[in-house]
Formats: sequence, structure tokens, C-alpha cells
Amino acid sequence: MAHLLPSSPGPVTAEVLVPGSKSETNRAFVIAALADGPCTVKGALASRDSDLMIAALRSMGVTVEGDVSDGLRITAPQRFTTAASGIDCGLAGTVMRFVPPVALLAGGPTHFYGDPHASNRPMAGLLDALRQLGADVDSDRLPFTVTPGRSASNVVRVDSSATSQYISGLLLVAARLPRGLRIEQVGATVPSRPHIGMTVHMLRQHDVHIDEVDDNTWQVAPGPIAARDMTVEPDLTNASVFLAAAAVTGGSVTVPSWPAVNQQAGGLFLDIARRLGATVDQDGDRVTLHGPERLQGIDVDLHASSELTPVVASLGALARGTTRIRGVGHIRGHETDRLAALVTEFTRLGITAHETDDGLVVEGVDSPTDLAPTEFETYADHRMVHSAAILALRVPGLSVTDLACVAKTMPNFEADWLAAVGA
Ligand SMILES: O=C(O)C1=C[C@@H](OP(=O)(O)O)[C@@H](O)[C@H](O)C1
Ligand SMILES: C=C(OP(=O)(O)O)C(=O)O
Repeated sequence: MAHLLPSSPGPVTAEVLVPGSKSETNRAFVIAALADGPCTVKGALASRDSDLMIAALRSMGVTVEGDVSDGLRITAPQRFTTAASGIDCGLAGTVMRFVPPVALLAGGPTHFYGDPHASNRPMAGLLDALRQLGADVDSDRLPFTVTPGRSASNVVRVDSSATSQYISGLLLVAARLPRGLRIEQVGATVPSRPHIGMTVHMLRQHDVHIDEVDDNTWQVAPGPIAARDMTVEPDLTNASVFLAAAAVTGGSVTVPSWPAVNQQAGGLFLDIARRLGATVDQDGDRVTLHGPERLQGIDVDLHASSELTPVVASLGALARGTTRIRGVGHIRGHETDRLAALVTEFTRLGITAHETDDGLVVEGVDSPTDLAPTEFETYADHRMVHSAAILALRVPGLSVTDLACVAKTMPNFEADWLAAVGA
């Protein structure tokens, strides 16, 4: 069923408290599940991806008590069990890449499955690394079964050019392996580096000793992961959607509780917005974005913050001139092939856009109200909804085919968006 998205005749003015970071939440859950005592996680995101992570860990013997609003109490099992009915990864990259390494600690085979499209997401590099650690793995994509075995080595060579999540997944379990782990990244280049930085930072807060030998080598000492309580920051990539509403309407949106120092790729949005012509003020932990009369197209490398691509593409479509996004070829393996999806839907709407080897080129539209509003296909991808929602503010009548997929990281998106844009 098509869902009409709100347009905004005037500037959007709002203050929006965004929910917890998906990336931090699912790392916090895995770290707590591997720690040497109970940990409380506060500020966690409640969403499909985090629910899938909790269900996965529970089915391996982890105890999760309490609720997200008061803090979740997570206790590692004496020994990880084999999940009797398998582990549902949904479409969550963090579940499909962070949990299989934990299955190395289980006493037998663990089966992993997911949504239909999850089978298109890259897994081979991680599964190959698990084989190097002695596991038997019966496929190179979902669904697959990991059966741990005796490891001949504590060194893995992994091509992580398809996703940074292979490195993060291996780092998370590394200290718990009998001899620790040395990870040697052998791919041409690793995307989304801040996400690896987040993994390293969070593990160090639990006394895990990680030596970043060089840009492509991590040496993790064996040892306990210290139990400590954690507080999850707001999700800055999701915050960018709301800030973008101000950017395209000449309005002002404030996000409170913005962590001054953070490891989130979404934090890079503020500089990108400035380059597009927005003004960004930071007053303590409050960030306010003021939109200009008209944004200006930019040439931008989003290799480090590729999950911002759908938002930046929409900003480019509403800016003056051309916007070129580079360094994001790997997002063809995200929730959907995001480059193809954005170009297809933009073109259908009348926006000139094309794919390049490693990104997109989008021509800014002079009169968005002249575009023929369409039904924007979302391909089960939450960030395609975000992209459409930003465009719709200036293209009255635009709808999306499916709104429910926002539950992946922001189940309350519709209500929060309607409140923010004053619809
Ligand atoms: O580890 C994480 O939490 C994530 C890493 C990134 O994946 P890629 O390295 O595949 O871009 C990012 O895009 C994704 O949204 C979340
Ligand atoms: C790529 C994304 O998610 P995942 O964690 O499933 O990889 C995303 O949220 O943009």
C-alpha cells in the first residue's frame, strides 16, 4: 500500500531527540554477551535489528533481562549453546557479520538464515576467515551453518573491501579466542572505517588489548572482556535525516544530546551539510542546522560514511548544480543495491541521475514542484524511505511503496517525522 509522505510549504523548524545508535547498540549487546560478568546497556535502540541481535544472543544461551527504557541487563552464558532453531539475521548486517564469529565459541553447529534479500549481501570474506580459524562453513552466503573446529592458526587474512563489518565481527570475538587473533586485511580498501574505530574504541573500554599495527592489521591479545555498563549515543546517521529537513526547506532543526566526541560515521554529516551550504551551530551538546535559501551541489567522497549516501543524494537532487558521490561502490551490497535503487527511483521521478563505478551523479532540480510525484519503491530499505521523505518535503504528492521497513533502525520514524515537519 502506498504511503503519502508530507510536503512542507514553509521552513521546517523542530527539535528532534533521535533514538540510540544501531551500530553502538548491537556492538554493546555482543560485548556484554562476551564479557566476564553482567553488563547493563542504557539508551539502547529498540528496533528490528536490535531485536534480532537480542534473539540471536538469547538463543545461544545469553541472558537478557529488563527493558530498553530502564536498561537491559545482559549476562554471558557459562558456555555458548547451539541455537536450536537457528539464528534469524533478518536483513541486519550487524547480526549476519557479528554473530557467526561468536558461534566459534559454541559447542556445535549454528545455522544462520535471513530475509530473502539477505542472501545477496556479501558474507564470503567473513566465512572464509572463520574457516581459517578451523570452522566448517557450508556456504558462502546466507543461509549457512558454522561448525567450530580446532584452529591451526590465530591469524586470519580477510578481504574486507565489501564491508567493514567483517573486521568488526572478528574484532568483537578476538579476545575470547584461546590465542587471541591477528587480523590482516588484504582487500584493496576498507569502507566505513569509523565503524571499525567504534568497535576498537568500545572494546578498549572493556580492557581488550588491541594493537592497530598498521592500517590493515589488528593484533588482539587473548583475555577476558571486562564487564562494564554502557550507554548508547543517539544515532547520528538517523539524525541526519531530520537535519536534512531543515537543509532543504531553509528551516532550522536542532538535535540535542549530540556527543561532542564520537566514533559515528554519521557525525561526518555536519561537514557535508556545511559544504552543501547549510550553517551548523554546535552549542554544547546541541547541534542546529540552518538551511540556506538553496543548497549547492558538491563533489563528495563518502567512503568513510557510506550509509549517508541516500540522504546526501536527496540533498543533491534539491541543490543547485551537480552532486557527485564517490567511494561507495560497496553499497550495492547494502540492504538493497542502493546505487541502482536511487538512480531508478530518482529517474522515475524526473531527476537526472546515473551510476558511476563507485557512486552516483545527481543533477539538482530547479523546480521540484514541477516533478511528477510517483510512488517511490523502497526495496525493503529503511534509508530509501529517508531519501524519499526528504524529497517529498519539496515534491508534494510523493509516496513510498512501503513504510514498515523503517523499523530496521527507527520504528517511530513516521510519527517523529510528522511531528518534526509539522504535518
Ligand atoms: O558496523 C556497523 O555498524 C556498520 C558498518 C557499515 O557497513 P559497511 O562497512 O558495509 O558500509 C555501515 O554502513 C552500516 O550501516 C553499519
Ligand atoms: C548498511 C546498513 O545496515 P547494516 O547494518 O544492515 O549493514 C545501514 O543501516 O545503512
